[in-house]
Amino acid sequence: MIELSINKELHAANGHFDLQVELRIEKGNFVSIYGKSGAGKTSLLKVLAGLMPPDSGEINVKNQIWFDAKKKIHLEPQKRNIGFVFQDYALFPNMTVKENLVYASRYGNLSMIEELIEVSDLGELAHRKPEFLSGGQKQRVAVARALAQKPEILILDEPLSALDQEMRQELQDYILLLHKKFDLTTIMISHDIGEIVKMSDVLIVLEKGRIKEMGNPKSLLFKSNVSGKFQLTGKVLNIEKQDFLTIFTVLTGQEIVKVVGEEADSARFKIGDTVLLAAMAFSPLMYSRNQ
Ligand SMILES: Nc1ncnc2c1ncn2[C@@H]1O[C@H](COP(=O)(O)OP(=O)(O)OP(=O)(O)O)[C@@H](O)[C@H]1O
Repeated sequence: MIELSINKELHAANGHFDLQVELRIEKGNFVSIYGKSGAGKTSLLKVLAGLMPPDSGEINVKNQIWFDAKKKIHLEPQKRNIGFVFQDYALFPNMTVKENLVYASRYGNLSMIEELIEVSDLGELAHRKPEFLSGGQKQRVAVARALAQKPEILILDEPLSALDQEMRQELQDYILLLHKKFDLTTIMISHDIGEIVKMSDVLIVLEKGRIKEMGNPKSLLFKSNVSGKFQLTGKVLNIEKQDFLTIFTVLTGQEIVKVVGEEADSARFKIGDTVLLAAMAFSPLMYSRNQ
């Protein structure tokens, strides 16, 4: 269990504001953090990881004090048992995949490295250097590397945002697999509502440094007004003009949907574009697959 109650003054371009957060995260939960750019999401992860000391407050993890401003306790990041993955991979370019993992484990835990290589399906890539990997493969290595020291907490700062939709889905499944297999408590920043609903047990909505909402992702996203809309990302596969309408065929995840637009919309999009489908209300019809 993570218990955090902190205050940290942040310096934004247009003035100062406080990151003022109080939260409890149960062991084993998958938590997503959602919020506008500059809301303080990365800062919150850095505070938990020990990379940004708060001005006041306390952080307790499994009844161990990680931070206590009054008692002047600040556990070093290396002692916090956290694995990190950031958006920009940050693999060591001069080392192979396996060497990256071994180095991260501080030359210990070699059986864990073998297990990670197997679970992550990195066997064939183990002796390649990062420059010979695709974006998705690099990010798989980055997640495996974060786990090389057997952390109990995994922190992911928008790990999938640079990937295309198909790779993104694959990596989501991979992260979920590792989350369960290694009994992790995972905290991930994401801007993708579909991803949040698919992956998380708990959603935290951060606004100007404060928790606006925290709870079940589906209830928060679909009953309240987090984004004001239901949103899906997809890729345009086909554009067809019919009378005064344009019919777009869009791939969203594994599904193909048809979207009706106006005649003029045909000029605004082209095949291959990544698009956001949004609706002010979400009330789908549901059918059994057997009917
Ligand atoms: N060490 C620091 N001390 C004070 N302020 C900081 C520090 N690091 C970042 N900030 C400021 O804190 C604010 C929040 O930044 P943060 O990166 O946490 O936001 P974010 O919600 O993760 O945004 P994004 O989605 O764009 O990554 C920014 O205005 C930033 O300039």
